[in-house]
Amino acid sequence: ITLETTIGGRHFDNCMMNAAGIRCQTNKDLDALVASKAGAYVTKSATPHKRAGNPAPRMHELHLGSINSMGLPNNGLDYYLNYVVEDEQKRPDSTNFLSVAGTSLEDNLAMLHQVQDSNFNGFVELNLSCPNVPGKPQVGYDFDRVNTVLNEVFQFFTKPLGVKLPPYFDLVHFDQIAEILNQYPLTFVNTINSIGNGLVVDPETEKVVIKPKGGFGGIGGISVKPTALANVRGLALRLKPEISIVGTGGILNGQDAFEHILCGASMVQIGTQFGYEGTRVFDRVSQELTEIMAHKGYETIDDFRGKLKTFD
Ligand SMILES: O=C(O)c1[nH]c(=O)[nH]c(=O)c1I
Repeated sequence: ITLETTIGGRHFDNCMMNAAGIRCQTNKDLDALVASKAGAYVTKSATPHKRAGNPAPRMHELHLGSINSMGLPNNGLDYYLNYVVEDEQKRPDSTNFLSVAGTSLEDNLAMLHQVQDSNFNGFVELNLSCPNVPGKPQVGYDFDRVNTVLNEVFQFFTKPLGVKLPPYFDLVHFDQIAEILNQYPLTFVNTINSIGNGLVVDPETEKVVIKPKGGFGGIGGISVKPTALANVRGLALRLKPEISIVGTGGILNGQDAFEHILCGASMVQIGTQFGYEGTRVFDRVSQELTEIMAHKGYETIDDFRGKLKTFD
């Protein structure tokens, strides 16, 4: 039994990795991911220059998930680009993901020009769904904007690129975003980012639990799995086969990973639970998924990927 997978012609020994933002902000974080059982890593979403992010407390752990309004804290594009280029020199056959999240079209284009002109040979994950930059709407909820951004990007960008999308909650929105995405040579689509602008309160203190934006923040973890599965399935059914699906959201164990793959994911990303458990989450979830596959008689994830049954 193997958990290997292929995206955009690149082979990965394991179909699971971290989600951007969680334990991937420093060289030390990334080295731990390299040493782990994860099939790849993605770096914290980068802006052109280092950013401090929102005031703390800006992340809160719940037993049913997490809420965060980090505000895009990161060490700047150069830091992550240097890391991935150096890592590729050490491990030439590895493919990893560099996440970029400019707070403007100009910033995104400038960063992608820099990546295009660099020696980076991995995947770029263009984050169109950060919900926590005060005053900045999520690009992913403005379909015309998504079209404009991708049209500008693909005028010059020739390396493998995917987009990180927010969750959609209306089948017409699945139709609309898929119609746009299918017009571009995307390598993958990563769905979902956190469910934006949720609110968690503490009934004891009668107070919100994070400081930024009056307590509003992105929700992750177990409570987002049904939304994540719907977006994986909704897009898998609508996107052209050349675009692979990366499934993110609510993955705590092997069963959750199995469900994401059954809905159409070729790679799964673990965020909240990776934050709680550290890199041994990849050993545990790999073991659990392997046991499920053995029980069902599956040898590879292709044996069941996207084969969710319906009643009709
Ligand atoms: O607040 C963040 O840094 C953040 N938080 C999220 O939940 N998703 C994102 O894409 C980002 I860039």
